[in-house]
Parts: sequence; C-alpha cells; structure tokens
Amino acid sequence: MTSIEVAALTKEYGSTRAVDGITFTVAPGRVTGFLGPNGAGKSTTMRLVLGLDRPTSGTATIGGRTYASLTDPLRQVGALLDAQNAHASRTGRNHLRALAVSNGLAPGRVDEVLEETGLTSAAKRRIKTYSLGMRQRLGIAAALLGDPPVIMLDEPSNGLDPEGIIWIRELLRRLAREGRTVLVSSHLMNETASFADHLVVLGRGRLLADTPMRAFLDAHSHARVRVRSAEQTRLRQALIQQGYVAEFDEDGKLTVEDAKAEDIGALAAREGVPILELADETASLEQAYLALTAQDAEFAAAPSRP
Ligand SMILES: Nc1ncnc2c1ncn2[C@@H]1O[C@H](COP(=O)(O)OP(=O)(O)OP(=O)(O)O)[C@@H](O)[C@H]1O
Repeated sequence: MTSIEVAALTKEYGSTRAVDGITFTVAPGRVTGFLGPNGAGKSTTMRLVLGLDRPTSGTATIGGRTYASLTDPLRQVGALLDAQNAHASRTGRNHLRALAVSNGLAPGRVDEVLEETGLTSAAKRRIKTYSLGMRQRLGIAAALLGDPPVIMLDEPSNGLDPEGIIWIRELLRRLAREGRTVLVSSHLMNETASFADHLVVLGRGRLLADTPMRAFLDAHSHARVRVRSAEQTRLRQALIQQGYVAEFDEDGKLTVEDAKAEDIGALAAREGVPILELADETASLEQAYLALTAQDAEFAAAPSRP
C-alpha cells in the first residue's frame, strides 16, 4: 500500500508562490479528485511529486521516498501530465515499446495497455495522426505500463468524447478498487463528482479542503427545494411571509433556499395551495466548490495587515 505524502510543500517561481505550505496525503484504495481554479498550483504539486521540479521547501514523497530515489519509477508511479509529450512521428505502439524497453518493463505489457485504453486498432498509426482524445488515451496507456500502485493524472478527461469520459470514470474506479492510489486533477466539477471518493482542493497555492466527497458536499452547499404548484404567486408570498427566500426560475418553478421538501409541503398544505411538483435539490459539487473558492477569493482579496 503506497501513499503520496505532501508535507509543508512550498514552490516559488520568482515572486510567484505557486504552492504555499500545503500538507496532505493521498491514500490507496480510493480516487482522490484534485480541484482548484486555474493557477491554483495543481500541476506544480504533481510536478514536485514526480521530481520534475525541486520544492523551495517541504517534501513530496511516494511511500516515504522521493521520486528521484525510486529504483523502478515506472513500476511505482504512473503519471499523465502532458498528453502532447510523445514523439509525434512514432507509432503509438513504438512509443510504448520504447518506454517499456528503456525502463526494463516486459514488452508484453504494451499490447495489454493498448487493449485496455482502446487503442489496439490505432497502434500502428503515427501519433501525429491521433486526435487529442487518442493522445490522452496513449498517455494513460503509458501511465499504466509499469502496472504501478500509484497513478497521477492531470486533466485526463481533456479531449475525450462522452464515451471516453465514461471509460475513464470506470477505469479510475477500477484502479481504486484494485487498491491503487489514484490522484486525478480536473476542472470539471461534476465529472470529478462522478469518480472521486475524496477531494483535495487548492486555491492560490493553499490547501482549501482535504475531505471525503460527501462531507465536502454537506459542508459547502445548502439545502434547496424546487416546487411547482397550481398557485405559484400565492405560494411564494406565503413562503416569504415565513422568512424563506423563494425565487422563480426560468421554467416558472420556485426555488426555495435553505429549505426541506417536507417543510415546504406542509406549508403549502396549510395554505391550501395544491402542489404539482416538489423535490429536494441534491447538492452539486459545482455549487459546493464555488461556495468554497468564493470564500477563498474574498479572503485573498482582503487587504494585507501591516
Ligand atoms: N515554470 C514556471 N515558471 C513560473 N511560474 C510558474 C511556472 N509553473 C507554474 N507557474 C505559476 O504557478 C502558479 C500555479 O500554476 P499551476 O500550473 O501549478 O496551476 P494549476 O492549478 O495546475 O492551474 P491550471 O488548472 O491552469 O493548470 C501559476 O501562477 C503559474 O503561472
């Protein structure tokens, strides 16, 4: 069982502090979604874990060791950082073969990972003829080549079509079920919600959250009810009198903030307003994430103390 451990990690590029003293552990057996606005420091953190950059201070280790000190790195960690990285004039299969040979991996793995990523029929084509989605698949194939216990993917859904997005979701879930440590950055919130068990959220280089997905949703989103009745205007007045915030949406339904369906149903019954539709709205990761990063933006925008 191998974890990724990030401890008091800081990276400065000149006067830019890309990563600012973050500490978290990515545990095996689950998919950890790595979220944050553009420039939050996700790619920098991944590069530091992979030894592609040196921390200004702090450490990033895999199973207690730095990437540089791993004896067989591709058997320990598979990573997809930049799908454009492969030699464009090679075929997909030759690219993977070269990687396998230079890292002492069994050549038989090449056909296995081509199959696993749906690239078998394109294996003999040059990479320059691949679509962005195919390059993503090839990058994932390379990450899986050494059958590693730790997998780190930066925006793997980039360029994938809907079928590819379902495929990657299932792949990530399976890798976690097999007990691997899976860290996946994404800017697609609802997509992340469909595969992640756990979330690490960065904002301006700092750690904003390190929490199970469910707890994150519960903590950062509020309950909301959508209701349609035979007398919407009257219902809205009654809701407002009771202190609720209720607004019409574009479909003409009422959205009631900080409310539960059972309370709104009871209120409508007391008022004698027939209800046609009534439902609790489930919190979306996007809602929760925006609530969290909005707080961060306010905090970050506050004037610094003398
Ligand atoms: N090599 C570099 N030189 C200078 N600044 C850099 C370098 N790499 C990253 N940065 C800066 O560090 C900050 C964090 O960037 P990073 O790419 O890690 O963010 P990110 O969360 O991955 O964002 P995105 O989702 O846009 O990829 C940004 O302000 C970026 O401009």
